[in-house]
Amino acid sequence: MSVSPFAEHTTRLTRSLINALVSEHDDAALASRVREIAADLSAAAEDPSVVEIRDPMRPRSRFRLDLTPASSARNPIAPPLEIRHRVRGAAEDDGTAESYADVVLPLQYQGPPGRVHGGIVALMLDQVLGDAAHASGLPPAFTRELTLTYDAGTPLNSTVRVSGRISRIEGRKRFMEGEITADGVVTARARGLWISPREQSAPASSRS
Ligand SMILES: CCCCCCCC(=O)SCCNC(=O)CCNC(=O)[C@H](O)C(C)(C)COP(=O)(O)OP(=O)(O)OC[C@H]1O[C@@H](n2cnc3c(N)ncnc32)[C@H](O)[C@@H]1OP(=O)(O)O
Repeated sequence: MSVSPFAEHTTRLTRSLINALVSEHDDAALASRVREIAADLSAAAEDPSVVEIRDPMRPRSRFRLDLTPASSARNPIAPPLEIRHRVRGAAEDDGTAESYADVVLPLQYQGPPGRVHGGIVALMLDQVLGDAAHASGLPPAFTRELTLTYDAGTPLNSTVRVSGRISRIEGRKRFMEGEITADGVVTARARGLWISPREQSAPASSRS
C-alpha cells in the first residue's frame, strides 16, 4: 500500500517530535523545537495535496497493508525500516534469497547508553525474518518462535543492516535465521519458526 507524501511527511515530523522529547531536557529548548514542528505540521495540513517529499521511503515489504510498529512508513513509532530483497551474491556465493534493511536508529530507540534497546533489536529481526518467510508465493505464516542472541551492542545513529532468510521448510513450518550487522560485525543473531495456520496451507481442493 502506498503512503501519500502528506502522511509520510506527518510521520517524519512526529518522529522528530518524539526525538525532541527524549533529546531535549531543558523545557525552553524543548518548547522551541515543539513550536517549530507544530508550525511545520500546520503548514502541511493547510493543503495536504501540495506536500512533496524529495526522498520518500519506498516500502518493498511483502506485507501489503503495513501499519506495523516495526516498519510502516505511516507509523511514527516504527523504526524507518525499508525492507528490500536480494539474492546473496559473490561474497556469500550461496544464491539464497534474503530480505534486508539498512537503518539508522535515533535516540528514541536507545536501551543502554549508545546502544539500541534489545526489544527493538528483536522487533526489527521479527519483521525482517517475517518478510523473508513470505518469499515468492508462500502462504501467510505467523511467528511461532523467535530466539535471539545479543553478541554485541547495536549502535545508535549509524547504519546497521538487518537481514533474514529461510534456512529450511518442513510442510507448514519455515525455519528462519538472520542477524544484525554494524560495520560488518554481527551484533545480534536470530533463529525462528514461522508456521502457516492449517487452513491457509491446505491444498485448494481440501479447503472447505
Ligand atoms: C502485516 C504485517 C504483519 C507482520 C508480522 C510480523 C510477525 C508477527 O508479529 S506475527 C504475530 C505474533 N505471532 C502470533 O500471533 C502467532 C500466534 N500463534 C499462532 O497463531 C499459532 O500458534 C500458529 C498459527 C503459529 C500455529 O498454530 P498451529 O497450527 O496450531 O501450530 P502447532 O500445532 O502448535 O504447531 C504446528 C507444528 O509445529 C510444531 N512446532 C511447534 N513449535 C515448534 C518448535 N519450536 N520447533 C519445532 N516444531 C514446532 C508442532 O509440534 C506442530 O507439529 P505437527 O504439525 O507435526 O503436529
